[in-house]
Amino acid sequence: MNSDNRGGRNRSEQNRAGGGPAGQRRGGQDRAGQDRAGQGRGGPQRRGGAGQGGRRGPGKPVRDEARNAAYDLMRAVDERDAYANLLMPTLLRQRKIGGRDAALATELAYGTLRGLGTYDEIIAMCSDRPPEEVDPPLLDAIRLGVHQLLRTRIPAHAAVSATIDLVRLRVGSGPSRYANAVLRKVATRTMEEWLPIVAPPREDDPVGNLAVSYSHPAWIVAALRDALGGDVEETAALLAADNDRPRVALVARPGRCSLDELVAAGAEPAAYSPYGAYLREGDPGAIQAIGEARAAVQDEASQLVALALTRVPLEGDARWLDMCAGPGGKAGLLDAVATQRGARLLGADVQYHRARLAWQATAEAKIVVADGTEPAWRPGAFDRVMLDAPCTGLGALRRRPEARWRRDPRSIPELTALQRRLLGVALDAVRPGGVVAYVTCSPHLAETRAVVGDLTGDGRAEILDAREYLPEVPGLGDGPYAQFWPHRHGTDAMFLALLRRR
Ligand SMILES: C[S@@+](CC[C@H](N)C(=O)[O-])C[C@H]1O[C@@H](n2cnc3c(N)ncnc32)[C@H](O)[C@@H]1O
Repeated sequence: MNSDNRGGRNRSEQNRAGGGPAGQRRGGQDRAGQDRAGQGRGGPQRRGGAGQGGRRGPGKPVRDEARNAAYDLMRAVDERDAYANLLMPTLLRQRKIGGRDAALATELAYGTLRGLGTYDEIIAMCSDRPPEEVDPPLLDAIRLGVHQLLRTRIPAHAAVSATIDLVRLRVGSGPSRYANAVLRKVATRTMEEWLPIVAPPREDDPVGNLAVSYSHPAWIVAALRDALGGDVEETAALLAADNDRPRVALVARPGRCSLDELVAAGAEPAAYSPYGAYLREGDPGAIQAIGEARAAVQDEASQLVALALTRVPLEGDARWLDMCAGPGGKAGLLDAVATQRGARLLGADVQYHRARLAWQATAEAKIVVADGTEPAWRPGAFDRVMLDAPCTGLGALRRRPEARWRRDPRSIPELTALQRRLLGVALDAVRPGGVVAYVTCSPHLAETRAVVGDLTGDGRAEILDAREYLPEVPGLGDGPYAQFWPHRHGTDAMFLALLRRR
């Protein structure tokens, strides 16, 4: 791809397998036990009023646009693997839903998708059949109701009656009786009262407890806990951070946009990245510098791992490679820094449309569609190589509300094999004395330390202390790697290893 048209390039494209909610283990509670009758242990029944509000008369159900949109989004996620954060804006625009209704629809859909692991455990306690035996359209409507009851300030009677109307309109009046019965039982307790009932005690089963309490698949909880050195309380803080919507992080590409320009557009300077800023509100696409690809939306850790690669001192520094460049977040920043230094970036991605996005994100770089495992370049041709490897993405779960239920632990052997092959090629691509950054947006030990350990065991490369190149960032771990965390840094959980070729 050449650099014609680059400035004004069109930038508009910007199974619950593996222990998903239906498959998660509950903590030794008897589903058929006393809770079904609404007599379980727990505190006062502060939500008792919902029972009254939940009984709908025979009148016509009311169509609520926000709840219908939230419901349709959940069905699209379930039925056709839609990405919630991509589909929601389209859905709202098509239906001309704006303002508070749009905010409500988004909160209900995203909150329910995130929380449904916990909600299914509660539904199981309040139903005569397990969630996996409930018709998925009905189950999604009930989950939306549970979210409103237990995680929003919507009055219980309104949450129940709106859900029953939704079920009557979208599923049928027969199922609405079942939904009503379940929701009335759910409404008898607050979330704080439900959790000790549905989650196993943390002392007996820390992973099971955290999985239910923070609505994550158990295998992900175990992997994150291992990456945090077994610290259960810190794992809880991480899972809580995963349940928060991330702030919108921006990067001002150096030499093309100043931080002041982003601040003038309403952003606040970031804590660590010298080029980073956070947008508290508003549409980042409306910022002129972003429309012109001089700035971009980019996680702060993603900026910092790219900057760390540029900070390692080198003698002779002209040729840089980004082996997995699409959609171009890191390539956009590397290209800007390379241009300032008189170096030249080559970006590659195996997928055409992602290579095209990298091309749109850069101004001077050459971008090619190429499979990194079959290199289109000579060995030893580069001074700096970025390998931002394909991975499970366990460090970016907060970005997509449904992502945690889509990840599959069975993908790990295949991914780690690819990561090893790509890292081998990266080490071949860099000249002796040159440096490789191995990056994943996953902290999973099999994708991070294990891969680097295997590829450096033969002494081919020296592992640098990556933290030394990020002196402004505390809490990156014991080294020699740098590990970012959402709960510590407010960023994705990015992993960085810096390797100098011997
Ligand atoms: C984690 S993403 C890279 C993100 C990118 N560096 C950024 O900052 O925007 C991984 C990329 O690797 C690409 N990829 C996967 N297998 C590849 C291969 N064998 N060769 C080159 N690229 C590959 C994917 O298409 C994907 O775009």
